[in-house]
Amino acid sequence: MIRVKNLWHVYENGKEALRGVDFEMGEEIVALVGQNGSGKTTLAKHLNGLLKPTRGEVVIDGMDTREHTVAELSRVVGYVFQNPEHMFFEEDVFKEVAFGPKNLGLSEEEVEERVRWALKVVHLDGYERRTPYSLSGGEKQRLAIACVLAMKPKYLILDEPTTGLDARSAAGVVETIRELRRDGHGILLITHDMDLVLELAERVLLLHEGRKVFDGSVREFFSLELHDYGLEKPELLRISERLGIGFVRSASEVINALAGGSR
Ligand SMILES: Nc1ncnc2c1ncn2[C@@H]1O[C@H](COP(=O)(O)OP(=O)(O)OP(=O)(O)O)[C@@H](O)[C@H]1O
Repeated sequence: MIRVKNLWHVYENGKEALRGVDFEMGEEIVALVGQNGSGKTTLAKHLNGLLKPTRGEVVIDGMDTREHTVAELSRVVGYVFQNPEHMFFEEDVFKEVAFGPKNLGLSEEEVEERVRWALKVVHLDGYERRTPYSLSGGEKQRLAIACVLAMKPKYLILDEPTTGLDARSAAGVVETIRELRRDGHGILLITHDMDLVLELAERVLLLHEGRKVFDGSVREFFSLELHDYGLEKPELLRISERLGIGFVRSASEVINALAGGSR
């Protein structure tokens, strides 16, 4: 479990980016949402120890982040940053994914096994000898996930994993996230994309000015006055409300509801 208790984070300039946040998550997909500057990145950086609490505590599977290094915590919580191309520095995809496991001191066979496995999970097997820079946006995003996965972390933080991707690439990333969830990972999805929240999340955590203002189901979340938090309801929900069929999570549910209604 990830347990965050009364977490405060005050930056050196005095900015109170987090103000008493309580939050827990396990093996589930939690969307972390809120307008720009609400504290999402600050909270996420606490989960693998990149930041340490000013006040309160963060405990990851029993490890207090103040007592563990980023390297130790990264084995449990993997962080896939936004714009992953800035992360790549090796000459080919294989070496890029091998970098983390090698640093764990694993044998060559085990490193190779992890690289092959991670590339397969994100459907990049066959890309081993390509240079990371030659990949498309969606492939780069999946490569970034593979690099983190190869460390076999229990939890993954994904920062805007589908932003800037075309529909097909985004669908590939969404499918990868679903597979990871089925394999027992907990996933924290930082996003401004309300369609993605509707499609993929199991729970939503909403931050506003450094405070948690909502933590609950996707359905309840979308019944909030989202404009107050600089967010918008997905088009699909607006359409379904107009049609009087209530809460749906996909276009096919709309079709099913309409087909059922006309019988
Ligand atoms: N290193 C820093 N020093 C001072 N203030 C910071 C620092 N990093 C972030 N902040 C401030 O802390 C607040 C929260 O920032 P944070 O990046 O966590 O928000 P966010 O919700 O991730 O925003 P976005 O959606 O724009 O990525 C903002 O007001 C930001 O300006």
